[in-house]
Amino acid sequence: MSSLELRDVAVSYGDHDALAPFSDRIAPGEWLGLIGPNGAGKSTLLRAIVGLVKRRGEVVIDGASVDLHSSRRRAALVAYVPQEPILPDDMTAFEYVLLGRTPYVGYFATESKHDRALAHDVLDRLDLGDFSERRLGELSGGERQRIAIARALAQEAPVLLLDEPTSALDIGHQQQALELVERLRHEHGLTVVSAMHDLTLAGMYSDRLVLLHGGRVVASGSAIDVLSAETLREFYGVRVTVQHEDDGTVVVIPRRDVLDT
Ligand SMILES: Nc1ncnc2c1ncn2[C@@H]1O[C@H](COP(=O)(O)OP(=O)(O)OP(=O)(O)O)[C@@H](O)[C@H]1O
Repeated sequence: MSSLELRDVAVSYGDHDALAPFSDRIAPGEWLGLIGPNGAGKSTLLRAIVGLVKRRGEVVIDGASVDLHSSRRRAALVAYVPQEPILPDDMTAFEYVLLGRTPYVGYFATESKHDRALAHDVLDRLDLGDFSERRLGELSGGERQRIAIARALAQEAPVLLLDEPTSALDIGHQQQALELVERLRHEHGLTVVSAMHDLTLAGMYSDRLVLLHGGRVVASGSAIDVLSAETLREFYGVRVTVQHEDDGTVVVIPRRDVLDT
């Protein structure tokens, strides 16, 4: 189990400040949900954590700055599913998921029996067993997205970053993928940070939500605190009804404009 601490993490693209200094401590086994309208800075924050954009500030895992680790060690600590994964068309699903084991394979060595069994297990758990020998270029968008999630889970890193992991998935596969992450969180104490546009799902799975707007945190707390009709109107410019279910689920329902006739 690993904690993830972000100390004044900030990103500028040229002279555009995409992310103002952001600090948080995500406890071992916690799930933090990032929400916010398009361009709010959610992907930028995830990319800064994984080291894909130049950032200021510090990313600390289990008390040690990630900058002190080799890229191989970082890959063993942090797995990341990008919003639009670029997958090699000619590779099979199994070969691609097996790449998630790279941080554990010695130089000049090949994947072990355990690595291969783990890759098969993750594929099965995401309902992808029948796809393992299929080429990635021949899969649908949702199947490819599930393969990208499978690769990240096969990486068995204690910190998992998910950028819109379910945007291309049907409702059944959305639930299946998020439930699998949730199960691994309980079984292995996975620490999760996800960016999600579906506010109901984000609230349902996250322990805590952070709402970004223009690269700044404008609200944070539980789903009940953050997902209010007033807050969503202010920062998304949207009219919604928010329902509170008996089991604690906060359901966000968009409302249609009523046109004068
Ligand atoms: N490589 C880049 N170069 C320049 N500007 C960028 C780059 N990537 C993102 N931006 C800008 O940074 C801001 C934050 O973008 P980011 O992708 O982090 O938003 P987001 O909240 O993930 O949005 P979305 O919900 O649309 O995915 C936006 O204004 C975007 O135009």
